[in-house]
Amino acid sequence: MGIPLIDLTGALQFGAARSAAVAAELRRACMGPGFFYVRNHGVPQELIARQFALVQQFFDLPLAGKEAISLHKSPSMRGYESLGGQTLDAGARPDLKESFYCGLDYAADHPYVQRGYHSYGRNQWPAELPELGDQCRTYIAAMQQLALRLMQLLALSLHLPEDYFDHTHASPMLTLRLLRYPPHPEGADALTFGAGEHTDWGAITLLAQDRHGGLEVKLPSGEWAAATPVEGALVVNLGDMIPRWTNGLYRSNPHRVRNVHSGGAPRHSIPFFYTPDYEAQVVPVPTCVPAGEVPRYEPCTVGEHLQAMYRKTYGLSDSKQAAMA
Ligand SMILES: O=C(O)CCC(=O)C(=O)O
Ligand SMILES: [Fe+2]
Repeated sequence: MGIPLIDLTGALQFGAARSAAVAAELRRACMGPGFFYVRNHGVPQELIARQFALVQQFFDLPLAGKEAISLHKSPSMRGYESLGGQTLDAGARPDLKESFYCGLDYAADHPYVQRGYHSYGRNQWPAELPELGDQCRTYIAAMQQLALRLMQLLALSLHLPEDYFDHTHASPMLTLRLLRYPPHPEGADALTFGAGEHTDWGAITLLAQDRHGGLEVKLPSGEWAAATPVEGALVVNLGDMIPRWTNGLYRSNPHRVRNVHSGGAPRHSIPFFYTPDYEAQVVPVPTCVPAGEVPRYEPCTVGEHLQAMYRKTYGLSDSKQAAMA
């Protein structure tokens, strides 16, 4: 099985006619690779194209302009991370990518900011590219809508009410990441990656990638499959919260990036990480725990799960700078 392509036509609205059929396709994809493409997903192509144009302009800014809004100046994981700033696979070399993080703006008096929850706070925007803020806000709103709809279809696919997860969206942690990968160095060793092997930690990732490709997905068989770009489609993958919710039925599969197909050009990609409300409970859903069996995972909150991941992969407390995979 490769990476399936799911057409969301007729399934984008609550209660829509094709939802059950799409949910059945989702179930197969989530029990298999945990990765799939979606098309006719409702996010306008022009919005995605405009986002890519600004991503390019952002990374083309002089380094000093980007460093002025460094991630390290942000208490809430927002801003620029330079080349080699993250090592997603601890057994490999630092990742060959530059990135920029932004998300929902949470005001200083929001309870989650006051409680110091990781990544809740305000964005930093580059002075040289004033239109980036508005564009990212519009893009995030469109991706948020799609992520919420996919959570509803996921609920259906688990034979749960369509609105089962809706209450976990109250103050979500939405992270948009802009990425530029330089060309893979010639003669690089086997420990060199644009992004080392990792799983994502949230619930759902919606990835827009340029035409070059380079994303590789580890299939349940252990083989690596190229997530070749599909015109008009987004790549969707499940984060580690979903196996917790589904008692291990649905996968969050490892993936990595090597920019080896671009003919020497940089590669750009835009992952949107949907993570529910920090205080929401992640409890294995009833339809995934056979009667009389003990769930594989202890109930936890979204925040507790994230803190455990930060500790496991960085040896850091969640209040320190740690990158969101
Ligand atoms: O750039 C890509 O295609 C994937 C990036 C990724 O996996 C991540 O940022 O978590
Ligand atoms: Fe990822």
